[in-house]
Amino acid sequence: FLEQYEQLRQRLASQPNPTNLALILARRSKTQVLSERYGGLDATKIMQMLDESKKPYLPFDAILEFLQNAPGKVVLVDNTSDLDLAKNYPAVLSKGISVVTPNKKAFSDDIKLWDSIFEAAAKGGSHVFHESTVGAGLPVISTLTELIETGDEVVRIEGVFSGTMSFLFNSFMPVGAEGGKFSAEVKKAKDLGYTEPDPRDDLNGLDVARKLTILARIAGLKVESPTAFPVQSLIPQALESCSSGDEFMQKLPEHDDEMEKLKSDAIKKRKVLRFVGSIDVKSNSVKVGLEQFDASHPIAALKGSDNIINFYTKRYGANPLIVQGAGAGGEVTAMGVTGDLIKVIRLLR
Ligand SMILES: NC(=O)C1=CN([C@@H]2O[C@H](COP(=O)(O)OP(=O)(O)OC[C@H]3O[C@@H](n4cnc5c(N)ncnc54)[C@H](OP(=O)(O)O)[C@@H]3O)[C@@H](O)[C@H]2O)C=CC1
Ligand SMILES: N[C@@H](CC=O)C(=O)O
Ligand code: NA
Repeated sequence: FLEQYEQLRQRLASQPNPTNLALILARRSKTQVLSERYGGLDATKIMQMLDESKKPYLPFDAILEFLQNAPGKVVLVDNTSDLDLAKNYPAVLSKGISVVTPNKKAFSDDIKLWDSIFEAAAKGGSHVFHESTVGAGLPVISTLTELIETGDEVVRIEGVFSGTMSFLFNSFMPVGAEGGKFSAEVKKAKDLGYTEPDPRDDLNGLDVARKLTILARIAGLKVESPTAFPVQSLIPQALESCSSGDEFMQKLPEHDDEMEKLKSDAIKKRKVLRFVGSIDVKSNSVKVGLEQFDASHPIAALKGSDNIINFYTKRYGANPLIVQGAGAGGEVTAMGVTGDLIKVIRLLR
């Protein structure tokens, strides 16, 4: 994101009618750097500055005050998956500070948080964009919003919503090839930056459940929380009590035979396994889990970390509007965040 931010800053500064972006705060989980007198920090040196920072870590209230006192229009970019930070969005937005984020927690937790976020934005005259919360940089949220705002009726949304799950099953059970061990593929997905900070959040189905909660809410369904509908977990029962993601990753290879069993059951029926989700607007039902597909099905043919999202609507009829492509990874996620930042800047200009 920092790379894309710096390119954007330079591009906006060199336009005939320039906009000046200044990075005034950068924060990790234990260190932060604040720009003295709001002059702007050098984005290319931020990671080093954060590593070297010895200043005390400020509580969020102090950060909010710092942002509120900034001379220009302020945007908070939250690139964490921290629910506690997300719970501060209503306070941030009500102060007129806009929010751009790939953090699913805010929009998929208790529906009261969702309501208070959008009420606060309306009250504060601020903006909130979260394209990367579903399908990373793929235009999923913007497409759904536009379908609805132009008067289409969404009937059903279905597909593969997780880059991690897509990668895992495309490589554990590829069409016409052997495939690797499940635990080894989980490790690869983590190393490639596809998983959540804790890969259990992907394997327990909750990451997909969060994405479907967000889409269902945009489509007008009152989904109370991401655990309010059936979600299949792939966490082996014996590992449910692991105290950390590291312990879980260490012990996962001991349970490869459980996934091998599901694989051989599907092979016997000449099918492949894929982890999918669906929202049926009419019947108000959402579900997430493993399903078996024929090798010729478009979902079986996905590659790498690709997501596929099929929007069935009244306007598009029997042939859905389809969004497909890489649904995880640092660069494509940052693209969604930077794209949202550009949208906010246009609205604030
Ligand atoms: N990776 C992907 O493909 C995609 C990710 N996303 C979302 O993007 C977000 C980030 O994911 P990803 O980059 O992979 O995760 P990482 O674990 O790589 O990065 C998370 C960062 O958040 C920082 N952090 C955690 N808590 C706080 C806090 N309270 N205040 C400030 N910083 C904090 C961590 O700092 P430190 O290192 O110091 O602990 C870390 O640098 C998540 O919400 C994820 O769901 C969305 C779409 C795709
Ligand atoms: N862990 C997620 C990241 C993007 O939302 C995924 O694998 O899809
Ligand atoms: Na997206």
